[in-house]
Amino acid sequence: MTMSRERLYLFDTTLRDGQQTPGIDFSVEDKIAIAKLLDEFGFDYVEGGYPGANPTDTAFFREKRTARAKFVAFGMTKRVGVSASNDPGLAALVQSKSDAICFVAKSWDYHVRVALGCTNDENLESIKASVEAAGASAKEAMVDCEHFFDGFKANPDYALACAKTAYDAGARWVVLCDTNGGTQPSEVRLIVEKVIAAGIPGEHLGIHAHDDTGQAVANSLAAVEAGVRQVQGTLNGIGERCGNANLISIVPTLALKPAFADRFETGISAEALTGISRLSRAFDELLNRAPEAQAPYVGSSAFATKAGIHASALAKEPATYEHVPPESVGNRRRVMVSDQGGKANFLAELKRRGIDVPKDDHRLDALISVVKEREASGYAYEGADASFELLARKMLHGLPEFFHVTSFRCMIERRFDANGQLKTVSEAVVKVLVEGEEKMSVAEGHGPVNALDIALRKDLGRYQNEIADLELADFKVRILNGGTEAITRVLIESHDGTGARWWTVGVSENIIDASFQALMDSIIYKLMKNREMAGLVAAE
Ligand SMILES: CC(=O)SCCNC(=O)CCNC(=O)[C@H](O)C(C)(C)COP(=O)(O)OP(=O)(O)OC[C@H]1O[C@@H](n2cnc3c(N)ncnc32)[C@H](O)[C@@H]1OP(=O)(O)O
Ligand SMILES: CC(=O)C(=O)O
Repeated sequence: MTMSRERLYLFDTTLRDGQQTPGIDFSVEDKIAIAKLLDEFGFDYVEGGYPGANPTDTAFFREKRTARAKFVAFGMTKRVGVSASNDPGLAALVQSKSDAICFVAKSWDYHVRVALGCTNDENLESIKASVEAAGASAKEAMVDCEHFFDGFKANPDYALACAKTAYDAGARWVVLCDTNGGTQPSEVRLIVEKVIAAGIPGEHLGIHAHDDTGQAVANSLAAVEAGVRQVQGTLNGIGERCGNANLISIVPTLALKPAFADRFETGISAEALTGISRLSRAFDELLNRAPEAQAPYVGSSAFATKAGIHASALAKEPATYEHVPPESVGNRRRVMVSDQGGKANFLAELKRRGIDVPKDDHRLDALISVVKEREASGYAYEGADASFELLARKMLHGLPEFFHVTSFRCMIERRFDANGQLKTVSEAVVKVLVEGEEKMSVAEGHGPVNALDIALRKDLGRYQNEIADLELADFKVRILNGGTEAITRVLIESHDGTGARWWTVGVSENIIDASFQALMDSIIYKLMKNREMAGLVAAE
C-alpha cells in the first residue's frame, strides 16, 4: 500500500537574500539567467528581489521572469503613519509583475521599539494592512517574520501575535525567520511546535534559516520535522553574512533520505534531481568562482576516495562507502590514486581510463611504488590525471616518444624599450629532436613560463598542426616546504578545441623546471589523446 505524501514547497531566495551576500552583485541579465535555471529546476517560488529598492530590481520586476514557479517580490510592510494605499514601497510591490509578495515584518518587540520606533500595535496594524493590500491586488501574500525565534524567546506572546496577525489577514505563508542565525535545531523544533499549537497550521508555515552557526540546513530540516511545509534557501547557500540554508543540500536530503522522502514530496522530480550537481556548478560559473570540492552531494569530492581500504570495498559494493548513489544527484564516484591508495584505487582508475592490467601483474606493483615515491617527493597525482595516465601507460604498456627535448634556456631581462619605457622581457630557447631532426625555437613571452611554452610549441615538426588548438587554462604553483630546501609543484590545466580539459604536474627545486615538465606532459597527453590512446575523463 502506498501512503500519500505531504507536499513540501521550496522557496528560492538566491536573487533576494543571495543578493545581500558580500561580494555578490547581480545585474538584470544575471538575474534573468539565474531565474531561468531556478524555474527550470522545479522550485515552487523564485524570489527575485526588492522592486523599488534599486534600479536593477525595479527593472527585473517589469516582466514576469518565471514560466512555472511563482515569481515573488520582496519588500517591507507599510510604514507606520501612512496608509497602505499611500505607501510608495508597497505600491512598487503591488505594481511589480510578480505573482506573490513576501513582506518582511518585525516580530521581535525589541526591534519594533529600536529599529522601527513605533508601538507594538502599530506594527501589527502595518502587517495586517500590508497583507490585505497584497490580497486586494490578487497576489499571493506571505510574511517573513524577521527575528521570529529570537523574538519568541524574548516575548512569545508578541512574536505569536505578529505571526497570527499575518495569518488572520490572509497570508498564504507565515515564514519563521532565524534572521541572526544563532538558533539551535532543538529550539527551532520546540518553537515551531508551539506556533502550530497556538493555531497556525503547519501547511501555512515556512522556515528561513541563516547559517551563522553552520546549522541552517539542520534548522530547516528540524522545522520540517516539527511541521512547517515551506522551506526557504539559496543556491550553494549564498546569503547575508554566513549565508542561508543551502537548497543544494536540502533538496537531495528531502528526496533521498527515507525520514523525509517517505513522508514528503516536492516539485522536484527524480530526473530533475540528477541535474542538481550541474545546477550548482552552473551557478558558481555565473558567479565566476570555483565550486567547493567538499560541498555535500554535488562537490567533486563528495563521492571521492583516496583511501585504499575504502577503494577496495567500493570496488566490491559501492554502498559500502556511499550514503546515496552519486548518479542520483548527477555526481560521480572518484577513486583517486595517491600515496593513500592501494591496488583497488589504481585498478579502478586505470579501468576508467581503459587501461587493463591484471591485479597480480608485477608492473602494477611497480607503478604503485613509483607513484608513492613521487608523491613523497612532491607530486600530487590526484589533481593531475593526465600526468598519472602518461606515467601509467609508459610503465604498463610503453608510450611512443613523440619528441625529445635536448635542452632549454630561459632569460629574463629588464630593459628600456624603443619608447624609453622600462620593460621586463622573458626569452626562451628550446631544442627538440623530432624524428631524428633537431629543431631550435626561440620565443618571447609575458613571463619565463609563457616564453618556454611558446618556444616549445613553435616547431614540433609533423606534430605541429595537431597541437594548434591546445591552450593553457590554469597554472597553479605551490611551494612545498619552506626555507632553502623548498621544492615547487606546478599544476597546469590545458584544454583544446574539443572541449576536453586535463591537468598535468611537474615538481622540481626550480619553478621553471617544474613548469616545463608539466608543459611537456600536457603536449604529450594531447598527442596521445589525438591518437585515441588517452581514456580522457578530465572534462568534468
Ligand atoms: C532580514 C532581511 O534580510 S530584510 C531585507 C534587508 N534588505 C535590504 O535592506 C535591501 C534593500 N533595502 C534598501 O534598498 C533600502 O533599505 C530601502 C530602499 C528598502 C529603504 O531605504 P531607506 O528608505 O533609505 O531606509 P533605510 O534603509 O535607511 O532604513 C530602513 C527603514 O525601513 C524601516 N523598516 C525596516 N523594516 C521595516 C518593516 N518590516 N516594516 C516597515 N518599515 C521597516 C526602518 O525602520 C527604517 O526606517 P527609517 O528610515 O524611518 O529609520
Ligand atoms: C527576511 C530575512 O531575510 C530574514 O529574516 O533573514
